[in-house]
Formats: sequence, structure tokens, C-alpha cells
Amino acid sequence: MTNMTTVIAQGTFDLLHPGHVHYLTDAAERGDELHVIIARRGNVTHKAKPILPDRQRRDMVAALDCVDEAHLGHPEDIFVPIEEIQPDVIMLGYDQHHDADGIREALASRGIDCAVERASAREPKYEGELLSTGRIVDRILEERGE
Ligand SMILES: Cc1cc2nc3c(=O)[nH]c(=O)nc-3n(C[C@H](O)[C@H](O)[C@H](O)COP(=O)(O)O)c2cc1C
Ligand SMILES: Nc1ncnc2c1ncn2[C@@H]1O[C@H](COP(=O)(O)OP(=O)(O)OP(=O)(O)O)[C@@H](O)[C@H]1O
Repeated sequence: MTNMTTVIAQGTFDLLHPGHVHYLTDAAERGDELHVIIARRGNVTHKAKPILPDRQRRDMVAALDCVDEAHLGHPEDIFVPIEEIQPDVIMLGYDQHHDADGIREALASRGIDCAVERASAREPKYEGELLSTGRIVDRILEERGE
């Protein structure tokens, strides 16, 4: 049995855009199986809450070709899905606010042997391309707002 490399990626993934596709493609190319953990609404505290329901955000990520499985994250403990999936690599997004060393320490303290890496950024390919959920919402408010 050849050793499969299992990769975890994670995020809010509210309104999907090419930046998300870039991140998840990067993560998928890092191994053989990509599992994506979708942040629950209650755990999104570092920015505006997602617009779309948890389940809808999971379903959309699951529909992407490069994703093998998408999981709604645990409500309280981010290490529950990690211990279930047993990843070889956790791929952080290029701008994710997590402290990679802090995650490395937490994994080591749980005896989980897993690398923590960071994906690259996707720059806009043309004028007006929207690569951020926040900017998509801003554009909606500009165009459709009262
Ligand atoms: C290794 C890892 C595991 C995570 N597991 C969970 C989880 O189980 N439940 C959850 O709601 N969020 C989980 N998250 C997501 C974080 O809670 C956070 O909301 C998310 O990383 C925010 O990313 P974004 O705002 O850049 O999309 C996890 C994040 C990381 C880095
Ligand atoms: N332009 C991009 N290039 C590469 N990765 C991206 C890009 N935009 C988002 N990501 C990654 O996708 C993951 C999920 O991002 P998130 O759900 O926070 O969307 P977002 O568009 O970054 O939201 P916001 O811009 O409102 O903070 C994060 O790890 C983030 O680093």
C-alpha cells in the first residue's frame, strides 16, 4: 500500500471566488487526498459573519473537483476533525490569521505528526476581478444597496 498524503485546508468559504479555488488547488496538489474544514458561523469571530448557511458553504466547497471531502468544522474544538482525519499536512491560506508555530505546538502536544504549511496568494488576473468575500459583499452593497 503506497503512503497516501492527506492534506487539510480550512476556511469560511462564504461567497466562493477564484482565490478560494487557487488556495484549494494549491492544497490538493500538496498531497493525494484533500479534506476541507468549513468554519462554523459561530467560530468566525475575526471578521464579519458569513452570509450563507454553514451547510451551503460546505456543499459548495464539496462540489469543487480538487476537493475529496468537505466537513463542517467542530463547534468547539478545532482539533476534533484533525484527530479524525489524521492529516499529513495542514495547509493554511496565504493570509489566514493562524499562528503556524502555535498550531505545530498544539499538534505535537497531541502526538499528531503533521506538517503545517502556507499556500500562495492568487493575484487578480484582470481589472475588476474580485478575490475576496469582503470585496464581493462591498460590490453588492454598492450595486444593490438601498
Ligand atoms: C487546523 C484548523 C482546523 C480548524 N477546525 C475548525 C473546526 O473544527 N471548526 C470550525 O468552526 N472552524 C475550524 N477552523 C477554522 C477556524 O475556526 C477559522 O474560522 C478559519 O480558519 C477562518 O479562516 P478564514 O476566515 O481565513 O476563512 C479550523 C482552522 C484551522 C487552521
Ligand atoms: N486571493 C486569494 N488567494 C489565495 N488564497 C485566498 C485568496 N482569497 C482567499 N484565500 C484563502 O481562502 C481561504 C478562505 O478564505 P475566506 O473564506 O476567509 O475568504 P476571503 O475571501 O479571504 O474572505 P475575506 O476576504 O472577506 O476575509 C483562506 O485561507 C484564504 O487565505
